[in-house]
Amino acid sequence: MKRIEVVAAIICRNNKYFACQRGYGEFKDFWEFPGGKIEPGESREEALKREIREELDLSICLDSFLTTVEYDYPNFHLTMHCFLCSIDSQDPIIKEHENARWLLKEQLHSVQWLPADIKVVETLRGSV
Ligand SMILES: Nc1nc2c([nH]c(=O)n2[C@H]2C[C@H](O)[C@@H](COP(=O)(O)OP(=O)(O)OP(=O)(O)O)O2)c(=O)[nH]1
Repeated sequence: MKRIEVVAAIICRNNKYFACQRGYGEFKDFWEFPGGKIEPGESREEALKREIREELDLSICLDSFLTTVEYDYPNFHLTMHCFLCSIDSQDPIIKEHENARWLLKEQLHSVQWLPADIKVVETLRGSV
């Protein structure tokens, strides 16, 4: 099976987490953490900073590693490394998604996450 390796940013500010809604492709309308595929030669950190710059016109600070999710989609195996990230007072500008929201921990279940993200959301909800 095809494998893809992705990095995702769990951006937290004022106790809220930044969730994005995909605007195209096979997962259109599902919610995800911003990020994307690691390109050849990139470190995880470089890939994540690049993706967030491209998707949200934002500079992030990677604060800590949260978890790596392994998930089998019908057409590929996903490995997704998730990092807790912070930003300064800048606001994200949505360049590639159709919608985005800041969600409190207890609101994380209010959107329809991509299947691979359910475990990440559970991890977040269980964390202090
Ligand atoms: N960025 C991101 N991708 C996720 C999450 N959960 C999840 O299953 N994925 C999957 C969806 C995509 O198949 C893949 C991310 O790749 P990507 O963001 O480059 O998406 P894409 O294939 O639409 O991009 P592209 O090749 O068209 O540029 O990982 C998540 O929380 N964030």
